[in-house]
Amino acid sequence: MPPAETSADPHPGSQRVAVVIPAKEEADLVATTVRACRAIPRVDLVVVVDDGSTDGTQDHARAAGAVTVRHSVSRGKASAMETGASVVAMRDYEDGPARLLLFVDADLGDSAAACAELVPPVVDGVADMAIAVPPRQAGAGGSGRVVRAARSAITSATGWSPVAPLSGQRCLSREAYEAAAPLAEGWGVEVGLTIDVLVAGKTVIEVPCDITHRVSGNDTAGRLHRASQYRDVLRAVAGRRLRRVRVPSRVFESAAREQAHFLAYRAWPGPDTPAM
Ligand SMILES: O=c1ccn([C@@H]2O[C@H](COP(=O)(O)OP(=O)(O)O[C@H]3O[C@H](CO)[C@@H](O)[C@H](O)[C@H]3O)[C@@H](O)[C@H]2O)c(=O)[nH]1
Ligand SMILES: O=C(O)[C@H](O)COP(=O)(O)O
Repeated sequence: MPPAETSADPHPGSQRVAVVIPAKEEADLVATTVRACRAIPRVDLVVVVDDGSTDGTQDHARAAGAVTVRHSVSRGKASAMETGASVVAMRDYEDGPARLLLFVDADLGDSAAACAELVPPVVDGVADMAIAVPPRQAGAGGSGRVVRAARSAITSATGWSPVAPLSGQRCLSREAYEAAAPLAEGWGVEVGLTIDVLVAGKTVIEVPCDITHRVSGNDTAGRLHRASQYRDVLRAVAGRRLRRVRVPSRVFESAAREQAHFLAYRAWPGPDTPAM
């Protein structure tokens, strides 16, 4: 584990951002991704969590200037995100605001620079969590089944109908992150995060970002990958249904009616607000 940061904030009052990159077998792209993230305004810390890779991902990330930690065996994307968020908390300044968390996948390469667009909405208080909507990716082999299942689960629990419900590139405040911790497991993490943050009364927004990432095709590996995504999304949703983690539909009715793509969405003021 890297040593804790000194507690004195050298630039008091400025909101800083930590990038967290979960990475499994990403030796080819992780260094480029790290360099692109380091150039994002307000970023002063990039943490790569090597999730049990065997290809030297951690070494490439460290050589590119990231703080790195490693799971000795893979624990899945959500667990890598949690590890990264803990490392950031240990390095936040005692006398300053907690850093915003910017989660970025390791396979974005240079295009990770476009995730800079996710920071201003959170810094300016427009949203507690900003989510990237990528352009259509060439070669993607899915039929939209996982995306539709994820979207409809979010809509049913919160009224919101996101364009890119599985998108992993997200900037959020520490408070919004805590509202969703512990995160839903594996590939259910994005759906769980979106539902939990909205149920906590927070605001989300989608932002178009010109990013590219490796897509899974229509071969066996791609189909198996999508089957795992589907399974994890259903698990995240089932867990929340069991615990009744949702916004009552009569309460989100008007927010849902007035929503529009790329505008901020808040389902309700939160469960502790009187008269809810
Ligand atoms: O066990 C794992 C598997 C993946 N990763 C990392 O997680 C990120 C996303 O994985 P990837 O294989 O690129 O997934 P995609 O199929 O491209 O995932 C899409 O859908 C996922 C949800 O199902 C989101 O998390 C992604 O952001 C979104 O790009 C990458 O940095 C991986 O290295 C891990 O850390 N551990
Ligand atoms: O990562 C993704 O976006 C999914 O693999 C998409 O799968 P789908 O096309 O079946 O929704």
